[in-house]
Amino acid sequence: RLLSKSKSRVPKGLRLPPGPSPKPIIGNALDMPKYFEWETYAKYAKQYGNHNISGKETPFLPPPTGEIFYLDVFGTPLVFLNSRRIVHELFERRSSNYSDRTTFPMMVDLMGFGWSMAFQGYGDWWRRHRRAMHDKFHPRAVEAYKPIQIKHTRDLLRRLHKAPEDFIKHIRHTAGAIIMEVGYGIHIKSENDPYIHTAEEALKAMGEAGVPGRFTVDMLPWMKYIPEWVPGASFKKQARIWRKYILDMADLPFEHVKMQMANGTAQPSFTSTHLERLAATKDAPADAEQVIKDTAAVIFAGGSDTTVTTLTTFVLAMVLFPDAQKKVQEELDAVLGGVRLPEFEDMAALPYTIAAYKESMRWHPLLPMSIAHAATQDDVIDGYFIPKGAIVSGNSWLLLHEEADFGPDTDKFDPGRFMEPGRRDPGQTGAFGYGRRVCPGRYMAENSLFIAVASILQNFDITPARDSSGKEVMPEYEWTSGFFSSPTDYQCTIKPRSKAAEERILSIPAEV
Ligand code: HEM
Repeated sequence: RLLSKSKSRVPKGLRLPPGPSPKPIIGNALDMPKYFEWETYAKYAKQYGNHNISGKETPFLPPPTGEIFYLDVFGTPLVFLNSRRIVHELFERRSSNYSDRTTFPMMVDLMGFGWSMAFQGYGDWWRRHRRAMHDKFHPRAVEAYKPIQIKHTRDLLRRLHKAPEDFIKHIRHTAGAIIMEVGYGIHIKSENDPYIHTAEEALKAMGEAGVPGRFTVDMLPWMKYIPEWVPGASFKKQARIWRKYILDMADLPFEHVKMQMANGTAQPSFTSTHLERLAATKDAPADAEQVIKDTAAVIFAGGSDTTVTTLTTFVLAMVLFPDAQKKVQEELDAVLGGVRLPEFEDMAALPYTIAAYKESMRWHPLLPMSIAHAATQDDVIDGYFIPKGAIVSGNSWLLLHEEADFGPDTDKFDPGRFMEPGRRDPGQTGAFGYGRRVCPGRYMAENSLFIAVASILQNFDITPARDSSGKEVMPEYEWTSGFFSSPTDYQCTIKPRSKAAEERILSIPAEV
């Protein structure tokens, strides 16, 4: 057990610190919060820094600092890292030991998400997927996707103009259309596209099954062997229903590309270029095609909801913090002269616009506890023993709200903080995760965010919705809890900023 109890698990040769019995923070499943867990864990870290939640004695160990503590959940240690120093030490410097994942009996074994590298253990199979991804998503490779991002973002402006009340749906459509074209060369026109529908059903299932504690089988993996007809095994039926979407999400678009390649109509894409290279490779492993198929699917799984959530968080921030909106618009007007739409080449001249999308990632990170890593081997940090198999989470939300790194009032949305010297980049402080597992889609993601923020704010004002008497009403929303955290659906007004803006939007060609 971590930090406590079993003397025998303390590695040989470890010198236990002398002195009276210090008390590291230890709790159990009862101390696991159900909602907004990142905030509760941040409070544990700060308030209980020198206390023991459960009152258990733990001899041998130095006093805790709040930087690291753990909860014992049915015998599995959940370790929480609460400072940049310790996150860096474990996830970056000792990354070879902290790049594994826990098992996901419900999502992987029963629902079929084994194709997602995000859930694969640290090893050769994961490494092959990661390499296939890196090959097409490193900083230079993602340059090739910029025209696709521009085209669909302009289409987003047209959609926002036509039906602004459906802005969340439009943002979702745009993210899906970009990813499908990058991943498969498939052009999505309709909002009822069957590939997108299948993928969204699969991701909805992931969202539900990913909520910690939602399915007991995740804590008691032997339950996966219970037959579906046994009373109490309704999770098996649910998994079977979801499984079809999850397997189809990977299979159907991939088969479509292969068919197009066979008849010579395939557009260049992640899938087609990898398959072409594979066809020209002698002695490729028999499962090489599987790696390409899996990775193409994970591009959608990892890249759609993430971008959508960051943008809906951004739109919400624009309603709540109108001064920030005005400042981005002033910068855009000064650089673009109100004449042309933004391009990626404008990035260097738009630091405040960049700061605005980075602030969305910082203000409310969509994965506030990132995705948990797991320890491959026993380890010791600051005198604390971390056993093999421990599940280790960095509290990204906490790291992204540290005033030492981001300046005062970190609960406030203020892109201006990044105009001060010495501020950290949220993308390198937990918003994209950590170490060898850091988000491989981050370069493309930042490009999508930049062009969306610049294009939307150049052309639209985002303000509170109005009630029937014309009075402004502030959005009613909550942050969701669980794996992902996003604002619940809310309303706002999105209107062209001027006649000129409207003309710019109407001049965008209808065909994408
Ligand atoms: C704003 C957008 C995005 C955010 C905030 C984000 C954030 C993250 C985070 C926090 C992780 C977990 C890293 C860890 O375990 O330490 C992750 C993993 C991942 N992301 Fe992203 N992501 C975004 C966009 C994308 C995009 C566009 C793609 C694909 C093109 C993508 C693909 C992935 C994949 C495949 C993983 C799993 C990596 C692994 O387990 O090795 N993400 N992302």
